[in-house]
Amino acid sequence: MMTTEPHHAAGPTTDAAVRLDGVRKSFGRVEAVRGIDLTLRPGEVVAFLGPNGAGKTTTIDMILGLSRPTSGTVTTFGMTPRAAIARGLVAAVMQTGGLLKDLTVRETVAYTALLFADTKPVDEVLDSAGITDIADRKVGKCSGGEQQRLRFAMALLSDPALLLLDEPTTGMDVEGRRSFWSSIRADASQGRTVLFATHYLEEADQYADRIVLVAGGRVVADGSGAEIRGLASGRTVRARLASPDTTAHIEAIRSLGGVDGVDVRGEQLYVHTKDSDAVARYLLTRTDARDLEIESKGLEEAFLSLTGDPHHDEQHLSEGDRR
Ligand SMILES: Nc1ncnc2c1ncn2[C@@H]1O[C@H](COP(=O)(O)OP(=O)(O)OP(=O)(O)O)[C@@H](O)[C@H]1O
Repeated sequence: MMTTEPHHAAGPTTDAAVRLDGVRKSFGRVEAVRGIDLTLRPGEVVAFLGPNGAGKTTTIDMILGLSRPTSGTVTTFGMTPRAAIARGLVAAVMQTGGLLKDLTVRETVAYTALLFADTKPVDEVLDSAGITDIADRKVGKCSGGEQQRLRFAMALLSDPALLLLDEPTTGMDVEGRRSFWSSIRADASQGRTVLFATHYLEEADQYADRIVLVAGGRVVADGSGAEIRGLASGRTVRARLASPDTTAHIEAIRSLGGVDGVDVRGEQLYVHTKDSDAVARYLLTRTDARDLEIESKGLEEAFLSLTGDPHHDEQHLSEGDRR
């Protein structure tokens, strides 16, 4: 006799838009997902941020019911992913596929609308996706970013309660991204839950309420952008130090509690520390240090230290990340 599924019980689990319990997924010997527990509340916009191969797409596929976990359970709105999809509660914008080149943008959306019993008006979703002005263009003539917006328009047809996006803004320019996200945020304020996979730190920080950082098939951090940044503990204290006895001071600074490292470049001194107050106090009271600055580590450092990803290179960072 099987036990009753807990999600039918009253209580907070009933409210989850998405719930993953101990989810694992292996492909042969490859363990793509190694035990993810995650609950998304309705109306949350959550970034699934991680390096290549972290398990983001594999997890999204399971939430969409396209594949099943090797072990663990996935539910959406308390039901199986397939049941939720069948009710039109869930839609997705994936990176590839699904578009016919010879149809126009409007025809593509109109034909997709025929698949659903009840849809939003075609013109309304074209407008929400910002593609009204290219509605009569052939899909084959649309840029990558425009095709992404078209996929977005198609996903909006069923007015889904949960929207899954796999790197949704790939190929979009800065303005395209901005209008895309303002549309997403407006819908989230009406209660739609959004989970998007991304490599873009800045995008996650700017547009998500919550960042779930994944690496090696596991969640390595979960919180707001500010909370994730805070996890890369420590600050850098920078100052100009030209005193004759620099070496003695550096030794003294090294021995202060919380100091992780000291770099000297010409007259510039960089102290990496968990206790910037102690370093600042020492420098200002015991040395003739000038131009003192204290910097917190950024999201990028947090990303690198938490994911331990030596291959996270520039090509995955948007312009704004290279501050
Ligand atoms: N069908 C499959 N067969 C074998 N291995 C797979 C399969 N799908 C995914 N993998 C492997 O599982 C791991 C996780 O892949 P996944 O696509 O989920 O990562 P991701 O975080 O989405 O990466 P990216 O950012 O590059 O899209 C990778 O090592 C990948 O090679």
